[in-house]
Amino acid sequence: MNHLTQSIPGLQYIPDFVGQTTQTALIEAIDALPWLTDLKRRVQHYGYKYDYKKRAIDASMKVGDLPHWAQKIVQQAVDEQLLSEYFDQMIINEYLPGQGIARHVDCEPCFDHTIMSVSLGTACVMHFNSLEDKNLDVPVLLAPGSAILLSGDARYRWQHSIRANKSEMFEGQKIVRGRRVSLTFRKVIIQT
Ligand SMILES: O=C(O)CCC(=O)C(=O)O
Ligand SMILES: [Fe+2]
Repeated sequence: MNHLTQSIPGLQYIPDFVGQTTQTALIEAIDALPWLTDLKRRVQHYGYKYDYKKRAIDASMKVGDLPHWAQKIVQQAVDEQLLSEYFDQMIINEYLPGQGIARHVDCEPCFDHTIMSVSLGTACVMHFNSLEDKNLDVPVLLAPGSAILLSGDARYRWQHSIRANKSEMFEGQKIVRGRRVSLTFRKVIIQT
């Protein structure tokens, strides 16, 4: 299944990108790996370490290949023609109820033109705000097992964020936050 979100060019939402059994296995594999605790939410970095303050990546930040299971997800996305190239960087984010991510555009000089994020665990709402008109707010429900792809305007001309809430409304329905783990895949642009 392949759903294009019409309101923002370059935003693509794919429900059921990974099935329930795979999601459970992925979360187990992820929890067996070390979490970094330098942000408010826990993260893991693979492929290249990313410096949130410097917003830059160079060759010295290479930290090995993506785990085998992550390479399989990239391969699936390439096979399903969602991606046209192999991604070499992944950041895992853990959001507990009340945790979120501030409005941002992913670093333009660090990462190539498409970003893919896979949601595991429980649902949350991602908000998109146009850089031209920040009052323009498009909420997108990210269901567990879904993937979202940002390219074009969705990547460069809209900010995205997740509110630091314990519950939120989406289309008149109350979404209660549980634990969400997301896998964000990117292709690194090496700065020299
Ligand atoms: O949790 C997500 O799905 C998105 C994470 C994100 O926007 C980022 O790491 O830049
Ligand atoms: Fe982002």
